[in-house]
Amino acid sequence: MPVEEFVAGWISGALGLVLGHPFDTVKVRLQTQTTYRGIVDCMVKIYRHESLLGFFKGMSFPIASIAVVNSVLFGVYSNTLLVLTATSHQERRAQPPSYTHIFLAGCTGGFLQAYCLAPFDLIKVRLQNQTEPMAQPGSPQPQYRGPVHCAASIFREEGYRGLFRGAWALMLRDTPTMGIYFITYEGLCRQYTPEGQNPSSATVLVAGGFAGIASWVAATPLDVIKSRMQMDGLRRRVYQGVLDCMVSSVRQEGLGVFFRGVTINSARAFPVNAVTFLSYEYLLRWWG
Ligand SMILES: C[N+](C)(C)CCCC[C@H](N)C(=O)O
Repeated sequence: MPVEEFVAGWISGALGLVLGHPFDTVKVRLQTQTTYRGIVDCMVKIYRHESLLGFFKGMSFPIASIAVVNSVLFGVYSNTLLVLTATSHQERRAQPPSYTHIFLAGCTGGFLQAYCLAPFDLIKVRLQNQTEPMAQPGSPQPQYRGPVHCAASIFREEGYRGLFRGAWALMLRDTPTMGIYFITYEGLCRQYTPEGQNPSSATVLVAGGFAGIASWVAATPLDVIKSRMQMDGLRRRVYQGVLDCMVSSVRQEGLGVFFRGVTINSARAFPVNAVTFLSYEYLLRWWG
């Protein structure tokens, strides 16, 4: 099994993640805190009170897990295409796979990476939702002291299955939308590249960026549900399952609830996925 795709997926995911983390911090704060008036207000306040470093809070754990998550996504995607079309990465420019095959390979990659992502994503969301100020003598301690403590507490209180809370919603979110991700990327690359040639860097950047936006717009409704399922059970269980969570969220907040954070998510998705695809393509060409 070609391993280059796994390694390229890992490195490119890490580069994209560092670039996108400031946007992620703004997204999470807007979704969970009511003190900010909007995106710009939030950015200005973080910069004033916490300096540039404030935008990079909580990045270490995602960095550690992206190695597994993104290498599974890109590795499974590419190797599924190899099984479906019997072409390797190098041969695919000359013999482009059909969009059906690209979609199926994307869905397979999305499904399997969601399984690896679930516990890391749960911990990230739980930590991001802690609004207590950083430890000051005498102030109340946050429930979780850090990623390891968070994982250990969930495991102690709810067992192995507790670490997979919200995993179903995550799988439902990522399986079809990773198909959309790769179809958009390939479609745009083909549109702007003469037959048989490699896409230019500008094409890869733009196609990657729009692939990120298209898949995140489609993923946002289930992203909201996923985050709610992950926060459920912290004190007592509110939702019986994914469907129940959807129904009661819409009943209480209207259909608009499905598009919470879509603007900042899209603003984040463009640079993150432009860089992810550019480095992925270049690493593979370089090793090719
Ligand atoms: C499928 N879904 C839309 C959820 C994600 C697609 C892009 C994944 C990328 N690592 C990022 O963080 O943007």
